[in-house]
Amino acid sequence: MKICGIRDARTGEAAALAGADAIGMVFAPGRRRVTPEQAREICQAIPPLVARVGVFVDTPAAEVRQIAQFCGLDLVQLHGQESPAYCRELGLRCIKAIPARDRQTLEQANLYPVAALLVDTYVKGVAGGSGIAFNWHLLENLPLQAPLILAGGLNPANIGRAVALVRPYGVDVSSGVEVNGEKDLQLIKAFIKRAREVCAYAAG
Ligand SMILES: O=C(O)c1ccccc1N[C@@H]1O[C@H](COP(=O)(O)O)[C@@H](O)[C@H]1O
Repeated sequence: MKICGIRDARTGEAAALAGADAIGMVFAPGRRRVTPEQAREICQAIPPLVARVGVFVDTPAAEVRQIAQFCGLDLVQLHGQESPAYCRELGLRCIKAIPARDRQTLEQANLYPVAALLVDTYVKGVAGGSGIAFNWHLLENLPLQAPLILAGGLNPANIGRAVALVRPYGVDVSSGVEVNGEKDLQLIKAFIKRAREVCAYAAG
């Protein structure tokens, strides 16, 4: 599971030690944005087996590559109108975010040559981090060719139902582990604990 929108090294390290598989840092404009220097500090504080993920929205490829190298990112998560060709030519491991707008949008996700597809809530004019969940039934019987990461309005209270219904490869959370706009370690721990419980149950 991935905890996104980390803005300082201490919180990144604490989330990783609490059991997060991946830590996300947002480079797109907005209240969670970090500078490359801040992200590099976070990346250096995270234990070696935890993935460092940079979140971008329609950023020129050369800039993404430069930031990824400077910070030591393992993956980039793309939340804009990036095309399959952009992902192919980037030369980095990509997670492409797909808005859960309708079935046709979701089916076209298979055109992307990526490490994983992340399905997030569609909110007009908002690239991500909305804190709003979508109707998970939209994903029923969806033949995706890359591992599915479920995102959008997840929190400790709904993660159990979400995982039980969708059975994703992974889950991603930002707003749902915040209090007053700041990451809250107790909520992060509660989210990870609940997600692990339901995954263990689902695995039989
Ligand atoms: O978190 C952000 O501020 C953000 C900004 C721009 C693009 C993506 C962003 N975050 C990603 O959005 C989803 C859903 O987040 P939430 O849990 O609903 O708040 C998640 O994948 C974040 O990584």
